[in-house]
Amino acid sequence: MPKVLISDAMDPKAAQIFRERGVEVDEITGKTPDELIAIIGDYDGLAIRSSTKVTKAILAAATNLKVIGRAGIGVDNVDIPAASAQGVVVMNTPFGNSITTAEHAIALMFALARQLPEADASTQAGKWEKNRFMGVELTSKTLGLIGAGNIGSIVADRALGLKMKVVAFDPFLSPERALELGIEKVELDELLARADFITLHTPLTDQTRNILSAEALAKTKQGVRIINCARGGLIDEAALKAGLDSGHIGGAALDVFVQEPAKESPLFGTPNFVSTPHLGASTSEAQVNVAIQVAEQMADYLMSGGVTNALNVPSLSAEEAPRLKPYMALAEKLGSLVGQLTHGAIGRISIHSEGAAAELNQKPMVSAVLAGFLRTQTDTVNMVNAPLLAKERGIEVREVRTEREGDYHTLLRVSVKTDAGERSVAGTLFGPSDAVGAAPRLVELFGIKVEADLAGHMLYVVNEDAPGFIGRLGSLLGEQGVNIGTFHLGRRSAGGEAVLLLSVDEPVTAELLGKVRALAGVRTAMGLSF
Ligand SMILES: NC(=O)C1=CN([C@@H]2O[C@H](COP(=O)(O)OP(=O)(O)OC[C@H]3O[C@@H](n4cnc5c(N)ncnc54)[C@H](O)[C@@H]3O)[C@@H](O)[C@H]2O)C=CC1
Ligand SMILES: O=C(O)CCC(=O)C(=O)O
Repeated sequence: MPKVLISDAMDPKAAQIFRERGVEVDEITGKTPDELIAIIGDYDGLAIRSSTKVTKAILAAATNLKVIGRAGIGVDNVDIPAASAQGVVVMNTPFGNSITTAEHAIALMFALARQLPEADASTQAGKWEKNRFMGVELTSKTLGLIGAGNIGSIVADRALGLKMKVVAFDPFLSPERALELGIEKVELDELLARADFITLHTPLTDQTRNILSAEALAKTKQGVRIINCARGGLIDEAALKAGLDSGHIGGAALDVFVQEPAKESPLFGTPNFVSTPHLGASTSEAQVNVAIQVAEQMADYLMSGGVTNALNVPSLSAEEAPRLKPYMALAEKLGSLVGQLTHGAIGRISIHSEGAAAELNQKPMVSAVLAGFLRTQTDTVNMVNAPLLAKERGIEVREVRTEREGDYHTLLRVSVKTDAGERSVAGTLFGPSDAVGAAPRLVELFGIKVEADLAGHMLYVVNEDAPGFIGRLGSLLGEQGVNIGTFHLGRRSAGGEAVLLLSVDEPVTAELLGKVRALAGVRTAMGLSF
C-alpha cells in the first residue's frame, strides 16, 4: 500500500480521501529540514502547502518518493528541476484557491483605501480620530494589474464590478482575452504611470523578481497604493519602505514577504502599511478545495498512474491510464530494444504512431520510449525525467501520427538517427481491441518482418540466410546447456540478411556470444534484456 506524508497543516479531508482510496497516510507537520530528511525515505508521496521547503537535500533522502502534491498554486518551495531529475512528479491545484486569493487582494485594496487597520486600532484605543482617517473612493480609479492569469482575472472582474478601470501588464495576455475580460493591456511603464492602485498576480520567476524595483516604483503615480498577494520578492521591500516614508507611495499591503515567516521587517510599523501572514488562500472553502484536489490527484497517480496538474510530466487521466498502459509497455520495450541495439551518438529519435495508437495521448508514449531507450545508458531514468535527459544529451525527439491503419490495427514505430543512418523497430498490441490487457509484440526489426515478444533474456543474431545455420546454432546452444524458450525468425530476402531472436532462460554470457559469433555466417550477435 503506498504511503503519503502530509507535512503542512491541511484540511482533514485530504487524509480522509487518501485513506478511502487505499493510501496509507501520516500527518506530521512542523518538522525541521533535518527531521524531514530522517523520515522522508519511508514515503511514496509528500503532500505540502507552502511551509515545507522541498530542497535537493530532502529529495536526495526521499528514495521512494514518486509524487509531491502542493495543496495550492505556487510551487516555488519545491526544487522542481531536482524532483524531475529524480523522476518525482510535482503536482499543484491551480484553481482551488484562486477566488479566495483574489478576494484577499480586494480586501487589502479596501483596507488601504480606507486605512481600516489603523482606524480600527485607533478606535479600539478609545481615540475616536474621525478627522485623521480620510479615505479615497475606488470608483473610477485605475487598477494596474501585473499578471492577468487565474487570480488576476478574478481580481479584474471584481474591480470592474466596483466601477474601477483596469489596465494590465502581462506579456502572455492576448488582446482577445483582454477584450473578453474588459481590461486594457498595457506595457509596464504605462501601468506604472497610470495606476492609482497596483496589484501583483504573477509567479516569482527570474523575469518577475523585483518587477517593482526602486526604479519601477519611482515611475509610479504620486500616492499610488500597492498590494501584493502573490509572492515576496516581486517588490523591492527596501524601496517600498523608502517610498512609503517619503510619501510618494500612499499605502502598501503585503500578504507575502521575501523572508517568510516574516517575524520582523523594516516595514512593520510604517504608516499606511498593512500586512497579513500569507493568508491569501486561507478560507475554509479554499482549503477544503485544495485538500480534496491534492489528495485525489496524488491517490490517482499512486494507485492508477493518472496524472493531473503535474508541472513536470504530461497529464494522463485515471480513465486514460489503463488504456495507455499496454502502449507504454510496448513503447518502453521498443525504446529499450533500439537503445540496446544502437551504438554511438544519437541525433534523433522519432516516435510514429499509426492506427488506433495515433488516437491516444502521445506524450506518455513518447516519454516511455525515451525512458526505455535511456535506461540502457543510465539507471536513474524514468517517465518523468526521460524527456529532460534526452534534451540534455542533445537528442531531438520527433512525434508523428498517422490515424490511417496500415498492416496492423495499431502500430508504434521507433526510429533512431545516428551517424550511420536511420533505423527503426515497430511493434503492435495483440489482444483485446480496447488495448486494456493487450500484449506488446515486436513486428519489425530494422526493416525485417519478425514477430517476437520482447521479454526476459534474449539472444539476437544477424546472419546470412543459408541452409544449415539454424541447426548449427541450435546444436551450439544445446552443447552450452542454454534452454531456448521461444524462437523468432525473419529475413530481408531469401539468401539475404536474416535475424533470429531467441528467448533464453539465463542472461547471455560473453563466452556464449563469442561462440555464437564464431559460427559461420554470423554477422552480429548480442544479448538483450527486457
Ligand atoms: N497569497 C497566497 O496565499 C497565494 C498566492 N498565490 C500566488 O499567485 C500567483 C498567481 O496565481 P495564478 O493567477 O493562479 O497564476 P496564473 O499562472 O494563472 O497567472 C500568472 C500570470 O502571470 C503572468 N506572468 C508571467 N510572467 C509575467 C511577467 N514577467 N510579467 C507579467 N505577467 C507575467 C502569466 O502570463 C499569467 O497570466 C501564483 O504564482 C502564486 O505565487 C496563489 C495562491 C495563493
Ligand atoms: O497554502 C497556503 O496557505 C498558501 C497558498 C499559496 O501561496 C499558493 O497557493 O500559491
